[in-house]
Parts: sequence; structure tokens; C-alpha cells
Amino acid sequence: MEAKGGMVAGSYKRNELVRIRHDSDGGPKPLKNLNGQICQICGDTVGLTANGDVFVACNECAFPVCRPCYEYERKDGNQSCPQCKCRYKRHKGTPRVEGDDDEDEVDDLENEFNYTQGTSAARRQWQGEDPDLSSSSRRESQHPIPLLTNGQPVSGEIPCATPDNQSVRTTSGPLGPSDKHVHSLPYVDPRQPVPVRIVDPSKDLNTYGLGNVDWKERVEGWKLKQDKNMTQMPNKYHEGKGDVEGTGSNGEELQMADDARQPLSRVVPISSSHLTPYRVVIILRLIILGFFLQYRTTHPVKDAYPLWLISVICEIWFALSWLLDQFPKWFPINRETYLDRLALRYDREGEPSQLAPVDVFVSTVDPLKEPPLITANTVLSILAVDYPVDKVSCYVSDDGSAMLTFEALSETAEFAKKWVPFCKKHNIEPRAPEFYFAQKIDYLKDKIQPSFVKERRAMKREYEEFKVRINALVAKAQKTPEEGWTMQDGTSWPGNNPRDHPGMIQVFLGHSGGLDTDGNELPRLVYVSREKRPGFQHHKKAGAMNALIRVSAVLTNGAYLLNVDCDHYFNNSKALKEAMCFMMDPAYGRKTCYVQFPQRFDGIDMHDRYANRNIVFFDINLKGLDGIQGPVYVGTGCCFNRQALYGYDPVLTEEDLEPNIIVKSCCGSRKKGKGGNKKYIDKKRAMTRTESTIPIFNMEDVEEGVEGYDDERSLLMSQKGLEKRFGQSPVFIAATFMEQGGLPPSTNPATLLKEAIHVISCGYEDKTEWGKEIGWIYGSVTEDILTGFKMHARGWISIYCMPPRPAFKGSAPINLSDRLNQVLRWALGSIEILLSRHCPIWYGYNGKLKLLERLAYINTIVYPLTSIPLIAYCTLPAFCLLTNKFIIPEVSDTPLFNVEYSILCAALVCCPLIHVGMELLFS
Ligand SMILES: O=c1ccn([C@@H]2O[C@H](COP(=O)(O)OP(=O)(O)O[C@H]3O[C@H](CO)[C@@H](O)[C@H](O)[C@H]3O)[C@@H](O)[C@H]2O)c(=O)[nH]1
Ligand SMILES: [Mn+2]
Ligand SMILES: [Zn+2]
Ligand SMILES: [Zn+2]
Repeated sequence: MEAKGGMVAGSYKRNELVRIRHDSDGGPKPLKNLNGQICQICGDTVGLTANGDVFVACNECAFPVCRPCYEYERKDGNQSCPQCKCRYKRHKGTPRVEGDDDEDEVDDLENEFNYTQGTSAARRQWQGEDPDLSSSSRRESQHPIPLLTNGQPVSGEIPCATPDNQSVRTTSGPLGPSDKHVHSLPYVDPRQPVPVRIVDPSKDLNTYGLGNVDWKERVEGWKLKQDKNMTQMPNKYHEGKGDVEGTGSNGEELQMADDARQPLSRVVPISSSHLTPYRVVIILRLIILGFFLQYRTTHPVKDAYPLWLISVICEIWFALSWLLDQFPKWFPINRETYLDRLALRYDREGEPSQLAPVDVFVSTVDPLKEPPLITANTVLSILAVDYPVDKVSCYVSDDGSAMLTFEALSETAEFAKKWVPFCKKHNIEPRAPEFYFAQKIDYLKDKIQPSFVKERRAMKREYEEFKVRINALVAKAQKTPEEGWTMQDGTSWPGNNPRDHPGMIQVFLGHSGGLDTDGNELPRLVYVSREKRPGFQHHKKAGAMNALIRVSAVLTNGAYLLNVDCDHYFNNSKALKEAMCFMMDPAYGRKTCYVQFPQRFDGIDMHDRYANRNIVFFDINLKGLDGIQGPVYVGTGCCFNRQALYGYDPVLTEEDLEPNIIVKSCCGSRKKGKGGNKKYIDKKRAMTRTESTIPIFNMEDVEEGVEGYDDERSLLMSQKGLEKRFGQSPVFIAATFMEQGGLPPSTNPATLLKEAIHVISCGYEDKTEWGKEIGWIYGSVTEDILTGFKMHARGWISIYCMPPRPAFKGSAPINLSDRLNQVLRWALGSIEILLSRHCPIWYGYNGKLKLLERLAYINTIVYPLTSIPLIAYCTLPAFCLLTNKFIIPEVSDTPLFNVEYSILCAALVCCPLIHVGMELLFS
């Protein structure tokens, strides 16, 4: 083989290397001068071969690499020399590697590689041989999966191999010896007396709780806390907006670097050299279309009138749907974020971080369709995210109530203790191990440290063992035992019937729930499986998300929340900070309901045969919408303002209020016209933060009759009004007042947990506004479109954020039936919205939804209907042939027509082509 690498580094000059090769080929002559050479990958000495020669990994350039590194590279790495990139040849004494083209022999590299005994077993299993052979015995040495049982009381703590405080208590039976981290719970749902146990490793989580305090005291406490919060963070929300000169009222603010006052993002206009031709083509096409339609409508075909009529109707429909598709793309924009300014403003070195708390939601249903390993990767990427650990919580919703998901999550929590510190120490990307290790590293680029190489390898082994454990769980779960699943203590798994089971919550990790291997805290990880009972609608993902909104409000109450599908991992660990560049921006924050990131996919074949990538949609349509009122919500990779999900209105005028205070006004009793609007704003202006709490203190005077009143405040701030809106949970309602997130001040921790179970009970949403006005909106399988639409109709804007490194990546359906199914589901979801009261054609004419935004929504709702004229139009030629009639007039009489029509047709055909070409130019 020819040495083709031109790059020869440092002292390893080509001629020298050739000499080495020569020598080493030449025979047993030891190369004294090269003894003690340092491996350029791991920093160990390269070492000698059995006959005393220096080990030479690469026969082409002799780049110094020790045997373990060489073998590792051959097995798991690039399989080629880091320097000259030549493929490594099988070395003397090296066993053959699978996939080596020379010979096919059994791979017993693990004997060569210094894998431990356990790892060897692990590797064997991982490669698919006897999946549960040693896993059960190995489990003993690993951590035991905590129990979440539903039967007999557990007398004490479950013996843990790890010194965590994870433990389980019954809720119904006698309690074991008390432990400060363990809280017992009476069961909550009175309708379904099913006890649910909760593990709560985090005592801090429980310092708050509201249940026993009466309403008035609660509100009093909340007010105090709010005031305290406001004084504690003087520079957080009192700044001027964005680029406007800050009006510093205290010394600290004056000292602030100018940079900290700069806006956290900016709009990058798309150059007019790009945009103008694009628009010109649209206009041209529009004109041609006009002529064409005019000709078609004014020249009926007498002898084939029905055919002509059908074809003209189809053509008009196509023209309209094209128009609908074009205009929302008229003002595309790009955005740029400034993470450094964000850090300067909210996350300064040596000070407690002032970044807002964020709750991240992951939704799963069926672990057999959505592999637990993928979900685990998603969770790991969240736990390792680059954000203050005490401000991130991860909630996993399990709609399938599968013990497999639960156990896999437990393993994941354990593995996170090693994985998270590794990610943070070496600042790696992406932080989902499967995808990280799939990347090959280039040892000569980025000055990779030998210590890193070793730790990476050790971590990879750990990950492989983790994979084995997960795969063993999956293998075990393939066949459900007749009597259902049983937990480790012999009690049966409460979720054995996914359609009829109690709510389950388990907290992993978090404050005192086990530190990582470096002794640092980890983000909280919470398993949630909402209650399911026959006869109750569960509303699929939307219902699951709404349950999570409530649980998270009770347990951590992040000011923002981000949701991902279980197969969408954080590909960019700074994604949360990217979102905060908008959410915490004084100018944008108050009116932004969500920040949507594009959906990107792994593992799509080069030709993208099922059009999974949706390039036109994600790189053109959404950018276009961003220039109007904001992108639609696409269901995953989206960071929400919690207050927007509560159905509140944004603060629409900028000078009126202190920044970031969202005025609570009823979305039900909407304003009337322009005249009312002025009054409306005045009212808002009058409602400063402190004033807005006043109605609460007056709530005793609030009578039933007030509801008919046109006084939004009294209605909304009344306890009754709030309960009608949010459901019967005082803890949750109190949390909705915490506009900057965090838990309200309170007392009883047991109540808090009880409340968490209460808010995921299936009857909770009865007679409330959940799914109607607040949270994820029900009524369509594409709940995402509906949810985003409701917010835009209230006047919120959304932001499209495309960091250079894609924030999230997912897996897309890559077989035809799954993909067709998905597309069909989306189409049906659109039709459901079209026929619902939330149809964008009729809904929400209050002046807050911009016209072009509405057109875009109408387009996403009516597009499936295009299939009807499309089928008709495609069958027309067949009809024409059969009946020997034609849908356009005979043209023989005027040759001019002939020419004209041909040109028109050509133009109509060419325009879309030019168009698509230009759209691709954008991306
Ligand atoms: O009862 C259910 C059904 C689904 N899901 C979750 O919802 C997500 C999306 O479901 P999936 O079947 O994967 O639908 P897709 O078509 O792949 O998802 C796209 O389309 C959906 C509907 O528009 C959006 O909700 C998703 O975010 C978007 O990725 C997944 O995480 C599921 O686990 C639930 O939590 N509960
Ligand atoms: Mn999916
Ligand atoms: Zn080495
Ligand atoms: Zn080489």
C-alpha cells in the first residue's frame, strides 16, 4: 500500500519512518534508538514486541502508537493510522478482527484488550450471545432497581448497593423506621383507592408543601416570598429592555459591563440578493398564473363541459394552495444568539447563577417500539446538559406504564453518575453516549490529551456494560409473564394493565439522591406514569404533557419547560442556553411563548427517500414564519414559557410594565375592538406586580355572581375561578403564581408528594380548562399545531432558533409503512383541526393573530384536502382518452393559442423547478 498521507508531524519525518519500516521488516535487529518512544495517542510508552523490537503499528509511516491503542483503533476506532490514514494491517500476533477483509476468523480481541472479566461477559452479551446469562448475577454487583410497588408494606429501606438514599415506602401500610429522605403517602384518588408509593431521595424537594396551610396563609406566604425574590434579584428583571440604555437604579447595575446590556440575540436579515430574485419569481409566477386561470375560465370546452369544469376547479385549488404556501414565506429571517452575553448577564463566574429553572419533558409510550436505549440516551443527554444542575429537572412520562421503562430509567440514573461528569470534564458533544461513541476521533486534531483518550475508552467500556444491562432488560421484557410483571421484592408492578393503573412517580437523582462520581449534584430525574382508568380519555401525548406540566409545577416548577420526544436527544448541550437567549431577554421574554428548534434526524439515507428531512419546511417555511409571528410548534425540541401554557396573554406593549411580568387576564372574556384595547392596556399598566396580587386577598368577597362580571381580575384571582381553570390543587395553583419559577414557600413535604400524585389522576382535568384553553390542547392527533396556534391567537410570538450545531436530533421512521402511517396521521390531525372549533379559518379574530401567520396555519390545516383535486386531476387524462374529449379547447382555429398555451404550460412547469432550486439555496 502506498503511504498517502501528506501530513507528517514533528519528528516523524517520512524518510526516517521509511527507515524504521525497513529495519523492522529487516529482521530481529532491535531499534534501540526508538525504545521508550511515547505513544502519540495515550502517552504510554510504545513498548516492544515479543522479539524485542519496538512495536510498530503503522507499516507505512510508523507513527508511534502502543499496542493497546492500536488494537483499540482497529477494533472500535478508525481502523487506520491517525497520521497517514492508511488502513491498519493485521499485525503479527494480533488476532483478526471481525470485518477484516483478509481473513474471517473468530474475534477474540477481548482477550487482547485489557477488558475485565465482567466486561468480557458484557461484550459477549452485547454482541448478542446469551443475553441474560450473567446479567442477573451481575445485577447484584450493580445497583438494585428501586421498587415501585403496590402491595405489601416494605418494612425498611431496600438494601442498596449504592449509598444513595433511594428507598421506597408504602403508602398504605405501616411505616418503617423513619428516615429523613423518605416520606410516606396516603393514597390520593378517592375514587380509586390504589396506594402508590413514592420514592423521594431529595429532601430539599420536600421543604415546600402547601396542603395544610389554609388559602389565605398560603397566599400571604407566597407574597412574602415573591417580595423577597424581587429584592434578591435586583438586576434580573429591572433592566431596561435590550439595547436601550439601562436605567440603573443601584450601584451594582451601573457597574455592569456594557456588554451585559446588549440584547441576547439579533435578527440577521437575509441578503436582498437572495431574497429579491426569490420574490420576483413568486410575482412572475403569480402573474402567469393569473393569465392562465383567466384563459381557462373564459374558454370553456363546450363538448366536454364537466371535464373542463373539474379541471378548472382543480387548477384553481392548486393555485390557491400555492398562494397559501407562498405568502407566509415572504419575510424570512435568520437569528443569532449571544451566549457570552447571556453568561455575563445571568451566569457570572463566582456568583450564584441567575439562569431560570427549566423542566425538561420526555414522552414515551411503548418501550418495544421506542427502544429504551434510545430513551436512555435522550435522558442522559438531558442530564448532562450545559446548565446549572440545580436548575434542570428531567421528567419522563411513561404512557405505557411499562416496568421496562422504569427499570431502564433506574439504570440510566445510575449510569448518569459516571457519564455526566465525563461529559462536563471533557466538554464533549453530543452528550448522548450512543451517538458520541459513534463518532470517530481524530487524534491529531484538536490536541487531544492522552488522559482523555484513556478516560474515553474507560467510559466507552462502561457504556457498553450499560448497554448490556439495558438490552438484558429488553430481552427479559419480550415475553410478559401471565401474572404480569413482578418487582424485585416479589410484589406486582402497579402498571401491569396500561389502561387501568394508578399514577406512579419516582424521583431519581437530584440533590441528595446520589451524587455523581465527582461528588457533584445531578439534575433531578423523575419517572411519571399518569393514572389511567377505563372510561377516561387520556388524550395521548397532549394528556401526558399536561400531566407533566402539573407534576413539574408541584415538584420543581421551572419557569420554562422544554419538551422532546423520547427519540430526540440534545445534540447541542447548550440548547437550553440558546433558548434562554430569547426567553430571558428583557425585550423578547415577555411576549415569547416558545422557542422552537428545527427537527434534525440521524440515520436517513443519502437520498432521503421518505422525505423525512423536510428541508423546505424546516429551512424555509419556519424561517419565513419567524419573520411574521413565529414558527408553528412541531411537537418536539421546543422550549415553552410556562405562563403561556397556562393560557395567559403576553404583555403586548413594551413600555407599560416592569419587564417579564405577565399580566394574568382571562383568555375567555376577550376584548372588543380597538376602543376596548386602549382601556385594556391602561388596565394592564395599572396592574403592577404587587397590585396584581390584591384580588387574592379580597377573594372572600368574591361571590359566585362575579363570574358574570366583566372584571377579569376578580374572576381570575378568585379561588373559585382558579380552581375552575386549573383544577382542584391548591399547591398547583400556588405554583402558577411563581412567574420566575421555583416552589412557593410552604411547609408540608408529604402533602407535596400527595399532591403530585393527585395532579396526575385521570379525573383531575374534569370540568377544568386543561386541554381546552390551557396546556397542550386536545382534539387533534397533531396536538402540536393546535397548541401553538392557540398561543399565537392570544398574541404571543414564537422564535425559531437554529444554532449552527443542531440543538436536537431524532430518529425518523425509515421504513415505508411507518412513514406512510405518520404522514397519514398528520393529515388526519390537520383535518381534525379543520373541523374543530379551533379551525384557523374562523377562529380567533381578535386582531392578535397576524394575517400571514393565519394563512400559514390555514395552509397546514387544509393541505390534506389537496389530495382530492390531485386525484381528480390525475385521472382526467384517462377520462379524456376514453371519451376522446379534451379539457382544453381545440386550438387548431387560432395557432396563436397553441403557442400561448405551450408557453404557459412550460412556464408553469419551470417555475416550480426554479422555485425549489432557490429554496434549496437558502438552506
Ligand atoms: O399516547 C401517547 C402517544 C404518544 N406519545 C409520545 O408522543 C411522541 C410522538 O409520538 P410519535 O408516535 O413518535 O409521533 P411522530 O409522528 O413521530 O411525532 C411527530 O408528530 C407528533 C404529532 O404531530 C408530535 O407530537 C411529535 O412531537 C412529532 O415528533 C412520542 O414521544 C410518544 O412517546 C405519548 O406520550 N403518549
Ligand atoms: Mn416519533
Ligand atoms: Zn497508546
Ligand atoms: Zn501511518
